[in-house]
Amino acid sequence: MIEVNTNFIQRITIDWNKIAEDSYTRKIDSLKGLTQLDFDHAVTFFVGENGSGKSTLLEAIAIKYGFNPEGGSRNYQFSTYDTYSELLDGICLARGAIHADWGYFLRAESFYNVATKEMEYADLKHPSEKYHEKSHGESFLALAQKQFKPNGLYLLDEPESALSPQRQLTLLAEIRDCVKAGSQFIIISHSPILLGYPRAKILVFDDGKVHNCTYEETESYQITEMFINNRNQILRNLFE
Ligand SMILES: Nc1ncnc2c1ncn2[C@@H]1O[C@H](COP(=O)(O)OP(=O)(O)OP(=O)(O)O)[C@@H](O)[C@H]1O
Repeated sequence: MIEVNTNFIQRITIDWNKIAEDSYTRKIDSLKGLTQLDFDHAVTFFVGENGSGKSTLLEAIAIKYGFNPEGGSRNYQFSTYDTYSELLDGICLARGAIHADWGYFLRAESFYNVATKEMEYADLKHPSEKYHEKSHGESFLALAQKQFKPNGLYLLDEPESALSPQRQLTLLAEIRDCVKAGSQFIIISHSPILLGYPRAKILVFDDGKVHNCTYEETESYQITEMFINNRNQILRNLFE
């Protein structure tokens, strides 16, 4: 059976001729040969070593789609740091026929600023969730539970960073409910729990290219499994 792609973002293309010769993005091994990526699953993960270019690409996709560079919904427009994505000049999004009803760009690194803005944007009709009065993990999950809605586009950069393993499982269930209601997710993650989402596409930004892999082939899975099964030996080798 051929499944119809109902994603809001179905493909990205990058025209490197439009990107400055001295752009740092040209030095990122995984990205410099990248001209096209297809988003044909409801959930796509970006995985790979630190500094391999995942956030650079996700940020460019987010800004091109109309999100604020530091995160939030498309209604958030603020800047605490002059961020400019150098990929933006060359990136093109192929959108689906149906537009997303809602969306959210969640970045672990600038969540504090978004939580501050959320208080400023609050009014009588939209009271603040007061994320600053919750713990980091509580506020992250509360935000997901409030912002994940049907037919939405969600771009998440390391959502696991504040979450306990138990709450990561809860997040998996939230993602599942939202996907069943027509939403699309693109998620950067190092979490062997989140990466276990069934039937997700996993794109690895290692070995000088962006390529597919299975859950069991991810480093997050392999290193976690190896560590749990051989903890004493690994620690001995590490410390000696
Ligand atoms: N504004 C910038 N100017 C120059 N270099 C940058 C800039 N932003 C990122 N880089 C570099 O680009 C490379 C990719 O960074 P990026 O943040 O995309 O990596 P990542 O895969 O998301 O890493 P992590 O898993 O640590 O979050 C890194 O080497 C980084 O130092």
